[in-house]
Amino acid sequence: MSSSSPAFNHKKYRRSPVINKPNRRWPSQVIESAPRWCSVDLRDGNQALIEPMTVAQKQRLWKLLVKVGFKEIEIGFPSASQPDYDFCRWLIEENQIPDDVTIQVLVQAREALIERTFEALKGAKQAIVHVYNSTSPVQREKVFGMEREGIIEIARNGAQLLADHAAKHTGCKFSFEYSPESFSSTEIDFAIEICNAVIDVWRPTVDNKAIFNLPATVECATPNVFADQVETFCDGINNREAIVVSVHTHNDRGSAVAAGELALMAGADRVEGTLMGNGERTGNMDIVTMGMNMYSQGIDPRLDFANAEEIVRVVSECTQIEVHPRHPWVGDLVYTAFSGSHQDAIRKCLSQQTEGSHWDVAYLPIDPRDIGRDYQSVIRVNSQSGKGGVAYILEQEYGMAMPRWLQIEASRVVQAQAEKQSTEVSSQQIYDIVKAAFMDSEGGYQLAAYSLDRNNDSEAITASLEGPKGSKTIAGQGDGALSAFCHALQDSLGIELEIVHYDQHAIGQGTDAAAMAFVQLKINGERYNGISQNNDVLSANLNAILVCVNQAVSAGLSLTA
Ligand SMILES: CC(=O)SCCNC(=O)CCNC(=O)[C@H](O)C(C)(C)COP(=O)(O)OP(=O)(O)OC[C@H]1O[C@@H](n2cnc3c(N)ncnc32)[C@H](O)[C@@H]1OP(=O)(O)O
Ligand SMILES: CC(C)C(=O)C(=O)O
Ligand SMILES: [Mg+2]
Repeated sequence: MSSSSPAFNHKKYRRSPVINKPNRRWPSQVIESAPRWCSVDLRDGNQALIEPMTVAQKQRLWKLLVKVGFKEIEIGFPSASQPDYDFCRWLIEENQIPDDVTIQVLVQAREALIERTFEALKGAKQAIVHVYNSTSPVQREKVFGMEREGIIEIARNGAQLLADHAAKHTGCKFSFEYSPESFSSTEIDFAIEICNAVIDVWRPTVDNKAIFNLPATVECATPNVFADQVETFCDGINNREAIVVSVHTHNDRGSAVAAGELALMAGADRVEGTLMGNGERTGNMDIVTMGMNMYSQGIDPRLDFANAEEIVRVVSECTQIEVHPRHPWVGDLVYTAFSGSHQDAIRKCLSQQTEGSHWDVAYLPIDPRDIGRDYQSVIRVNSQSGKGGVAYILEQEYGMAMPRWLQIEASRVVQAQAEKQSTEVSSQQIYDIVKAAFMDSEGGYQLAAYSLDRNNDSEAITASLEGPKGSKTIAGQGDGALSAFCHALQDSLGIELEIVHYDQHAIGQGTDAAAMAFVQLKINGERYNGISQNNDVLSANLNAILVCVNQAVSAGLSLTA
């Protein structure tokens, strides 16, 4: 159905051209290893900020990029602004560039800018100088007002200027990079033609390669179209073995990572992007996402994202852009399940996951601990949650391993509270709710002391209780201590009482060990649940029975005494 709003009119747009490529090979390729990464956080990321980074912020982000393990880092556009120039000088003069890291700088194909760029690089040991000009029809016709030949001339001229300046600045090992900006919107034959013209100027060799960077400056098609373009480029470019094919995707349609991945399958060697995808408009390709995608498939990304919290903090403080809580791999909520069936599956899988085996946990594509997360935040409870979530939290945080029959009851009371408050229920709240429902006995009968006497095949118990009307001694016999206690209660209080379920487990070890007991009783036909913790196992069980009796009294049961 068409929109009724005249402004919202899809007929204003047309489909981006596609390449007719029936013999495409990339769909059957598999990514086997990490590409050469280049971070453009300090350049493309920076040029997209409301307030571009100060030198101090760039210094902080630079240190993070080096720590994460980037070996190629585009540090800015030194001819464009004084902070970018000063930052470049700081890196070189303060000896901040590790020997295995190469800085990269961007410049337009304009003489004055190129001259200033080489000035900024004085004293560097190695550097990539990246020159670009735009090549798409709209750029040629409307921005530059030139035919194809004129645009090629800008590229050739820029390439020549780089070669000339590099020859004058001895002492630095320069590499060159050329980007036909707006590549993905450029006719593929023209993109190849202009890059071949640049190759003719630089004459790269296998030992001295040049980088040809193919940008989806504005993402305008599905990622398979970009992959077709990259594969066609790789097949058509001259001297392929002497060039590094790099890709630089943007996220206008939300597919920058997918386009980058398909481009690798299509033959690209190198990927430019930013941490968490900061960059123009909807951002550059997110290297954290692509790297973690590889990691989760058992491929070494050759970048270290173990300290995700630090990466998120430094990037968001330097860019002044928050990271979305659902950001792939590193968002605050991406390892958290609120919904019941997810919690149930995660809890079951985690309990079967053994050290050293391949990760195999439903709903958790990686082990959150790999990137510095803990299991505590994996399961959180609100009104969408189920028994698995409540059980997980009580077990993880309070050592209370509830039997299945009680999980259902506990979940019911927690869910009721979650619905009432319409917010998340914290771990402490869950414990308090469960305690109030199944552990508290205030105002009711309390166990003061007991003694047992075993003769032949039966057990006799004498117990003194503190009750609302003072102390009381009860006595009874049974097959075991619990049934003896139940008989004693039945006789002295005049009620029908039957144990439906009981379980217990130890908490802690050695002399500090305590017992946790869980009991379900049927009292005069109604079921009640009690939990109790005590250093003495039998006391824990007897108290849990008394919790049930006290609940029945609170619910209106009348006793004979
Ligand atoms: C897709 C990308 O991310 S590309 C990188 C974009 N990044 C930036 O632009 C950030 C830094 N840039 C800047 O600060 C400024 O653009 C500067 C300082 C570099 C240059 O500023 P100005 O000289 O004022 O020029 P401006 O950027 O407006 O350039 C426009 C002129 O350069 C030409 N031009 C633009 N890009 C290029 C290029 N890559 N190569 C050659 N000429 C170019 C335009 O055709 C235009 O020419 P005209 O003046 O004859 O019409
Ligand atoms: C300068 C180029 C590589 C760029 O950032 C783009 O086209 O997006
Ligand atoms: Mg870009």
